[in-house]
Amino acid sequence: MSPSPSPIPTHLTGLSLLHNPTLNKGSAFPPSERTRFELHGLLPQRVQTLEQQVERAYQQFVGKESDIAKNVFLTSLREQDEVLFYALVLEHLKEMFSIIYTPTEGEAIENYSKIFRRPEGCFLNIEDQGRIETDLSKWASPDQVDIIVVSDGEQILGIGDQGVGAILISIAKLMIYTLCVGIDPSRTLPVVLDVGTNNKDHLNDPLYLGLQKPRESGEKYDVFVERFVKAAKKCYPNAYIHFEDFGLNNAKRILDKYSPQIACFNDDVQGTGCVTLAGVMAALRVSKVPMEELRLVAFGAGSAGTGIADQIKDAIAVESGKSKEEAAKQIWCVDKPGLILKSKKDQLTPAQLSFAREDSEWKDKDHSDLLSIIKEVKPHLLIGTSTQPGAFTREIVQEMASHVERPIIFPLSNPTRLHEAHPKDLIEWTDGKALVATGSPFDPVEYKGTTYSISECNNSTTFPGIGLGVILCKAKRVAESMLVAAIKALAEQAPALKDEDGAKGLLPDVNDVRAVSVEIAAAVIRAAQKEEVAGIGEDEVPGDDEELKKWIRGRMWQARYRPLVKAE
Ligand SMILES: NC(=O)C1=CN([C@@H]2O[C@H](COP(=O)(O)OP(=O)(O)OC[C@H]3O[C@@H](n4cnc5c(N)ncnc54)[C@H](O)[C@@H]3O)[C@@H](O)[C@H]2O)C=CC1
Ligand SMILES: CC(=O)C(=O)O
Ligand SMILES: [Mg+2]
Repeated sequence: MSPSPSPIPTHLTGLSLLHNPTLNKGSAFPPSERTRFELHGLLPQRVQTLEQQVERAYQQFVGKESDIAKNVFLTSLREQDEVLFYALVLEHLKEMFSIIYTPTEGEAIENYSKIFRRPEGCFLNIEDQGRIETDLSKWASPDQVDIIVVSDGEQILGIGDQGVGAILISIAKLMIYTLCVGIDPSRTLPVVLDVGTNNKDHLNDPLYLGLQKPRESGEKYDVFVERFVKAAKKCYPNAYIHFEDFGLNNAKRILDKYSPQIACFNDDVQGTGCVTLAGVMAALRVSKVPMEELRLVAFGAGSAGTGIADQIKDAIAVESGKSKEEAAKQIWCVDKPGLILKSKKDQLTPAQLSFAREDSEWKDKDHSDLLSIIKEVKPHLLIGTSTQPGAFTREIVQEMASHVERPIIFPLSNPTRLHEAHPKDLIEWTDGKALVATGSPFDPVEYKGTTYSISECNNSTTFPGIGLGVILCKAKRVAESMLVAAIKALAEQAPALKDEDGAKGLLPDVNDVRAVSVEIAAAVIRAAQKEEVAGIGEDEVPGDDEELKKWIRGRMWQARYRPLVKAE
């Protein structure tokens, strides 16, 4: 049995206690606490258990007619009673994941200013830079924040610039940290950097809640980000900073600037790269293609596409002993104007440039469209991070399948409506040969008597475990070797390892995410120790690997009510 939870001291009583989502227990306040905290008369008579509350909340949830109504219901539940919210979602994780995250959260973000009820999180705006430190410091005392998720809203999922609505992606990612690895929700801080928006709908909407002017860039933007990072480290020296959904011109640039200085992570670049490489490793085992021979076409060479290409390039280099430059030659990146070529270097980001091909290689060959490129390259692996629904047509997929035994195809764009191909089509067009994983959740596909599980290849499978490891060992920065360790730990958990055909899925199911994340966190801590970036001493962490996992599990927040005591 797990030990009894320690009590929480509080000064709050009566209505103020009921209105505090961290401490509120609603109908589950026991009689002794109803007396001690002056709650009689404010609650119906009957005392209920958390399980009964979960059952009632679930009935209310299923009664909502649309997914967005379910999302709004869950948000309001979280704002009333955090323990109940997390207990409910953990009980129905698979069903509710897509409601609190992609795709439904995308709809909530687009409509943020319309569905807004109360503010949540920290809003920093570029016109008020003098206030950053004061506004950030309001949230907690310096040792009480473990993690900050921050977004500037320029490239939210695949739905582009959402301005201030980005606060909801910061909140959603933090919820996933709590659900998947038990980060205490009261020790998290969601932040939006409001630098304006170029989204015309928001610029013209009288109800829009953010800075209603075109997005700032250039020096003023960089100074703002720098001030935010400095203030965050000053206010919360132990906080790990997770960057989310920054635009193509900023995501990698900001990561490269700050990752040598502080413990930070860009989810779209690194998280997506890690989970995709783990899925690819599983697919290669099934298809029996060695990593050193892999040919990849990455369609949509933005933050996620180049982040994935980078991870795969590094893996090819390690497996084959080639230099990274040589390994990059096995990757063809395609963006709006077609194949990325060196002659276009003035229009490329540094991340794209490292994959640009020599024009001479393609002198007499068509490189303007995906089909022609697939014909020429004959890739084993096709990845979509382009936000272009239906871009992987039957012709393209069958062309690919005509050259390789098991085409590996990952349409990763989110939310669901932007997927480059539907998994059912991919399986049918290739007569069951395609090995598929997707960015958003899809139902299994039935084809010729076989059920094909479609794994969700979403950074949510990796960032929580990586974050837990970083936080627990108080890492001073996130070294490349820590990410490699995370990828290996995840790849070890692939269902495909126990299934020659790959039909059971390439990545673990969301229901297994807590157990998988403990493995990832343990691997990250060991790598941080080796790299000498762990901020806690060797003697503070168990040396034995099984004991380490027990130690990690013991530090995960649980969704259960803790006794309340009067603060002195
Ligand atoms: N499954 C996962 O874990 C993740 C999925 N994503 C998804 O990947 C997509 C892209 O996200 P980011 O890389 O952050 O955005 P981004 O804006 O940095 O990249 C998108 C890229 O696609 C290119 N593109 C647009 N139209 C195209 C076309 N017709 N042909 C070829 N390329 C085209 C754009 O020019 C851009 O370079 C989004 O849908 C996002 O939700 C992103 C991060 C994680
Ligand atoms: C999953 C994620 O981070 C994205 O789609 O942007
Ligand atoms: Mg993202």
